[in-house]
Amino acid sequence: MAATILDGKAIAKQIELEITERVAAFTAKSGSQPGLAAVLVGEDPASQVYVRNKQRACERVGIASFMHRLPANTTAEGLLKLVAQLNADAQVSGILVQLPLPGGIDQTLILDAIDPSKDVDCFHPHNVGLVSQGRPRFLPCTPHGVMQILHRSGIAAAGKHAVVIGRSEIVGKPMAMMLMQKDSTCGSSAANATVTVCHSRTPNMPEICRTADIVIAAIGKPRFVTADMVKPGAAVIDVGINRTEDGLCGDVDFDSVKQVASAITPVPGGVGPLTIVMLMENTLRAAEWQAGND
Ligand SMILES: Nc1nc2c(c(=O)[nH]1)N[C@@H](CN(C=O)c1ccc(C(=O)N[C@@H](CCC(=O)O)C(=O)O)cc1)CN2
Repeated sequence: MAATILDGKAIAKQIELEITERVAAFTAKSGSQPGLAAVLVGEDPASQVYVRNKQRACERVGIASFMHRLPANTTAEGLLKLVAQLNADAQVSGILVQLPLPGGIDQTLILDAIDPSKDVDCFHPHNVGLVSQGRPRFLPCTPHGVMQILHRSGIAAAGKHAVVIGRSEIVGKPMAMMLMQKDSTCGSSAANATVTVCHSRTPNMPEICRTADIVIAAIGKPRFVTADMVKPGAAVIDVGINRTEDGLCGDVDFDSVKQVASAITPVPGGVGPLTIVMLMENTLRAAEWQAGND
């Protein structure tokens, strides 16, 4: 039986409509509009597309967006100065620094300088710690998007074995954390899983993957997960975005895996659109939180 293709674009659209209503209600009640500052350093073509898509999403949901483009030779000091200005700007509810930063800039130094109450990417150690303790202020955008895909597609994770492939700070680690949380933490039925994390030093990865009810692929290797690594009937979520000679593809060999999985996300049109809409949700949360704590 062929897999159900999980339509990330449609799920993102649905969430976006819900957020649009919440933003309108917040703006009417508080008299102020949530605002998102985006910082883009350098000319990376993919980053330019992602930031433009974030600005467009802001326009659609009613969030003000403030764009800061800096040349690739910007120094860490210059970037820290801008972050300090944005931290102090009352019109800015959330700050995102688009990654990757050009080589030579210490990413951690910059991300740690963002005021945790404006850290809508949920990269600051304070917010990462709150997620891991099960009392999040923000949820990290891509893992939250995956949780929403599972939840809204009726794929319950409770008691299931979820295998996360990849241990990045952006996806793998927070993904594992969220899947294992009590469901009340993430407001989603897609939690309470038993989680295994595999990575480049895991020796018997195919065997481990074959025991998974849910596979989350976030290892950054084109078509890495093949059909022989997937248990028949498992749900497969592909977080990878790889640009190859044949075009864009994920970390999952879609054509073979869709023959064995019960459900699968495509690339493009799977997790990617959710990353952007969850950023909108975090920006609204930041504005709400700041309004309540003035
Ligand atoms: N500050 C951040 N930097 C980066 C993040 C992040 O969450 N915060 N994640 C990625 C890039 N990213 C968002 O910034 C992102 C990647 C992909 C998509 C997306 O919609 N992809 C489309 C395909 C579009 C294409 O690449 O042609 C899809 O999958 O359908 C959205 C956001 C790294 N940096």
